[in-house]
Amino acid sequence: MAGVDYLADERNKAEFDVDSMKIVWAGSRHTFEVADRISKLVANDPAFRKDDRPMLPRKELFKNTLRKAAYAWKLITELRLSEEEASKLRFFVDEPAYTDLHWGMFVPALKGQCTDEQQSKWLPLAYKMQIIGCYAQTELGHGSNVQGLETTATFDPQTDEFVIHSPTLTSSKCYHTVEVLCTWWPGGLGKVSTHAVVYARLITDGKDHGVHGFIVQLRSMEDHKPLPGITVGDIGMKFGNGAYNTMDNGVLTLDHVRIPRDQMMMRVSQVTREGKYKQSDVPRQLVYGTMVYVRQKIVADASCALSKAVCIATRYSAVRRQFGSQNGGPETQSAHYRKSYTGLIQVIDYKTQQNRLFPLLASAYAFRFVGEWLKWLYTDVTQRLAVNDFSTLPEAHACTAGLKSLTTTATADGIEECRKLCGGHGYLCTSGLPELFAVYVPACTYEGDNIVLLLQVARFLMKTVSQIGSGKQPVGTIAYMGRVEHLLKSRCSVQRAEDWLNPSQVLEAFEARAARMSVSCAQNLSKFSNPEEGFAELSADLVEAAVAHCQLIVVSKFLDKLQQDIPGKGVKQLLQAVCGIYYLSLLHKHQGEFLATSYITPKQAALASDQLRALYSKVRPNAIALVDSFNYTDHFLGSILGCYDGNVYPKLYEAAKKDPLNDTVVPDGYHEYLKPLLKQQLHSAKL
Ligand SMILES: CCC/C=C/C(=O)SCCNC(=O)CCNC(=O)[C@H](O)C(C)(C)COP(=O)([O-])OP(=O)([O-])OC[C@H]1O[C@@H](n2cnc3c(N)ncnc32)[C@H](O)[C@@H]1OP(=O)([O-])[O-]
Ligand SMILES: Cc1cc2nc3c(=O)[nH]c(=O)nc-3n(C[C@H](O)[C@H](O)[C@H](O)COP(=O)(O)OP(=O)(O)OC[C@H]3O[C@@H](n4cnc5c(N)ncnc54)[C@H](O)[C@@H]3O)c2cc1C
Repeated sequence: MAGVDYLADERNKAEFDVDSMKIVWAGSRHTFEVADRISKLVANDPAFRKDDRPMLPRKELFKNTLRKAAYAWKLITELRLSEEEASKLRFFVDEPAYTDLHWGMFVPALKGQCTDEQQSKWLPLAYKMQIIGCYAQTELGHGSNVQGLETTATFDPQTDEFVIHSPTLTSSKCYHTVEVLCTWWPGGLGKVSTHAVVYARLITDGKDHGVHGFIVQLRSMEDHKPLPGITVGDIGMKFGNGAYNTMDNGVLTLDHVRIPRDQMMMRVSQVTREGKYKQSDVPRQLVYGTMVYVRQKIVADASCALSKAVCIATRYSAVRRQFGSQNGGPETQSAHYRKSYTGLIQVIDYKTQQNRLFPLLASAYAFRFVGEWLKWLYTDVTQRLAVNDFSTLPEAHACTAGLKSLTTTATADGIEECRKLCGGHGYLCTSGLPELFAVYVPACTYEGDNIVLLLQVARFLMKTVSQIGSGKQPVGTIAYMGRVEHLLKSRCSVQRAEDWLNPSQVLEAFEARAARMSVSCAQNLSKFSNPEEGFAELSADLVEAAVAHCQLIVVSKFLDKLQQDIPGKGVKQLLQAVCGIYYLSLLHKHQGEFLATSYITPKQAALASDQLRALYSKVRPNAIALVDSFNYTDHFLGSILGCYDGNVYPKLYEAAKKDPLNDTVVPDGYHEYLKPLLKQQLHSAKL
């Protein structure tokens, strides 16, 4: 039975059509309908309960994850769900599991790195989950430095096999006192996967050909025991209760494990029966193709995680009241704060709360749209690669690397800010925010450490700047470098706060800042006789230039989105305000760079802040409707503070009563540890 909606007043204030915004957020009516149906299917099935996760011991937690994944697979097959529906179902189950790596990395690696013949053997098995796979690249000593991996795959022409071997200390260039430098971290490896895509240095005839991918069977299909030569297990508890501990990140050593030659993934290069190494016409970097695919997906996922946190913090900020006059008594704060019927101020009406919350709300929308665009870019590059057009690969690499870094850093920081925006209650597990943070924060590290990835963007930028004037015209996201002379000279023409709503003015401001920062780095680099030394010395500045370039991409894709036909009453107007908050809050935060590069004046920076405050006021009455547009079920949000009806306090109280610590009034341990202590105090007090 539906109860009272404590946020109904807020919902009535909305100035736009929420149903239309839901479709804009989802990307299309079709995607919305699938997501809506599947999220409700999951939410209404008690088998997918997740509120007990922080309380479960690791073994129970993990077994529960196995149960859920098996049950999800049963539903997928019994209901004959399409690939799209199945992936939505896994998404809404919302529990990190080995299936993420199987579907998210193992299958894409098979698709991207295997020949057609290899795919026809392995993909059907993977699709039916008759084998379960993971992506085993990172080693104990090497994660970021993929070229430094030490596992070897040596071809044995006698038997037509590769011998896969984890290096021992004696053959290692690492100085640590471990016996073997094993594979370390892959999700799904520890306890579940039957197979892995293992990355190892290919050796033929004594020659090292660098890192390549190999399909290695890890466990017996009969009893799940590791095959001879394989030692495998879980790497242990990770940050946060529940959280990412549902995943079996693993350790693996391979002691001269033999695999048939045709289990080298041979799309990019091949080894013949005679042991001859052959490189295809495609660039070697395609060995890294799975990482490009996953980074692209991570950008889309960032908007999901951030929007969840923002939905919780926004709803709670409208429910929560602090200060103001109680029982109609004298006011304790100035009159411009909106008063509720109780006379208390909703914390969402504090400008400081808006200044922290609304840029995050805007970022969630911005990341959604840039994620959509990145998906298009990835599809485009994949189609080009299929016909041997490799021209856009460097840009695709720079965009996926840079946007992965930018969006995951902002999202991880944003989730933590949302926790603080919820005051003390944000610290409770029932707020959903601690777990969300703990699950999300490794995204800043996996699929490439965020700084390492920004340095890749910086390399791309420096290469672009060095080619200016060579006749090679920069295209795509870097096209603005083609107008660098103009961008270095031009000055911002803003005179009134509203001028900051002009898209071409805004775009030029972000382009000028990015171009000036890149050119300045390039000029400083040219002072070094050794470019690599210069790059290392200036890497902090280079990272800042890369961030400026990536922010420009996000801003420009949001502005592009607003050029499209967006149906629904008031939807486009609201999105314009949200977009304005996104770029003006960035401009405010990075004011120093805009001023130091002399594109804007301090007066124009102040006008930007005026406009930003005006946009906060525009968005405020629409804030709840803007987060309702994400269409998240209470199950998916997993937060009492963010529940749809805003009935927060009774739910908090009920949840506290159910905590296992409250099973008994007198706690376990009282008789052993409290009673004797209290007795002793009593005794000494009497003395
Ligand atoms: C659910 C969570 C699951 C998590 C899973 C994981 O974490 S899995 C584990 C995830 N692990 C990680 O993410 C590890 C992160 N580390 C890496 O990805 C690499 O080691 C690296 C990119 C940092 C360096 O690469 P490098 O050692 O080869 O050295 P280099 O810098 O000299 O580059 C040489 C050239 O290659 C180019 N190029 C590079 N990458 C790509 C690409 N993907 N595409 C296309 N091109 C690429 C680059 O631009 C340069 O081009 P240029 O200038 O010659 O025209
Ligand atoms: C939850 C989780 C899941 C994972 N899942 C998988 C998986 O499924 N499969 C897999 O193969 N791997 C996986 N990984 C491993 C992950 O990909 C690596 O941890 C990641 O690539 C970072 O590498 P690293 O650990 O070597 O960090 P390091 O490179 O050791 O980073 C340490 C510090 O050094 C800095 N640094 C490193 N190099 C440079 C440089 N050149 N310039 C400036 N600073 C630098 C970094 O910024 C960082 O601050 C996972 C990791 C985590 C945390």
